[in-house]
Amino acid sequence: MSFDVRVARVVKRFPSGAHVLTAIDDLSFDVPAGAAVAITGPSGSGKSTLLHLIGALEPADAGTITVGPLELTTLHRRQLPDYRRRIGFVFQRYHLLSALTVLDNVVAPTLPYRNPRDPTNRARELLDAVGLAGRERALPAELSGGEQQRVAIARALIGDPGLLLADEPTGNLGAATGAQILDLLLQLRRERGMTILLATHEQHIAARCDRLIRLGGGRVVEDLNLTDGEDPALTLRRVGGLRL
Ligand SMILES: Nc1ncnc2c1ncn2[C@@H]1O[C@H](COP(=O)(O)OP(=O)(O)OP(=O)(O)O)[C@@H](O)[C@H]1O
Repeated sequence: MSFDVRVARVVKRFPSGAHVLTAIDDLSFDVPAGAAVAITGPSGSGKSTLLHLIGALEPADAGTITVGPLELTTLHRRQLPDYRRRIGFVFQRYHLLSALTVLDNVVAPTLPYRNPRDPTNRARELLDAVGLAGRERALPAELSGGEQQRVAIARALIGDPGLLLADEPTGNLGAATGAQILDLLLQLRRERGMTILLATHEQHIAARCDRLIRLGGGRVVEDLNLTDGEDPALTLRRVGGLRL
């Protein structure tokens, strides 16, 4: 199952010395279920903040965010962990637990909850799906950056999320490995039907998505559909002409 995402007139401010900084400024957009959307924009334009708000890691100051059937502002604080379990997160720095094996890292998000089924088999299936069958007992430090990000992706999928939020998931990887990671995410999206929102600085990554939303100063400054059936090289040129 995949979630649609509706962001309506959202504002997020942070205290900044004696001032207040508006990181997200009356932002609105809709994403249909199953889309893969690149969120781009210069440093400080609000990409990470937007993903944090949609992931309910922080509250918005105004506006509404609706993910699938849930409007986040109406959720009680006690309901937020349950919501976050239904969302997958992938970060630039993987954030794997270094003392745990690959398999245990993938299982870890399920540990606070009582599981009717043993999550280990599911974790093995996911490691197979991300191309890491046979590496279950390795420690993160024994893996390459791309392999560690594959573990992080398997971990993000253990709760069967309807939405995957990825913050610069290829930012620590070389271009070829980054492209492989994005292809993997898009393949998993096709197989599982989840929605993907992905913050990136990289044109070649953004160009592989269905749509590009460029932020500037916490607002949408460009919203491009990239799925009109054109040649991928042409899409890259089109996106490459933009300042991300
Ligand atoms: N917790 C915070 N406290 C104060 N200011 C913050 C906080 N988080 C973000 N900001 C500010 O909000 C603005 C948007 O930050 P954000 O991290 O969302 O940008 P970004 O587009 O993800 O940048 P980058 O590409 O560098 O990661 C920036 O000016 C940042 O300094």
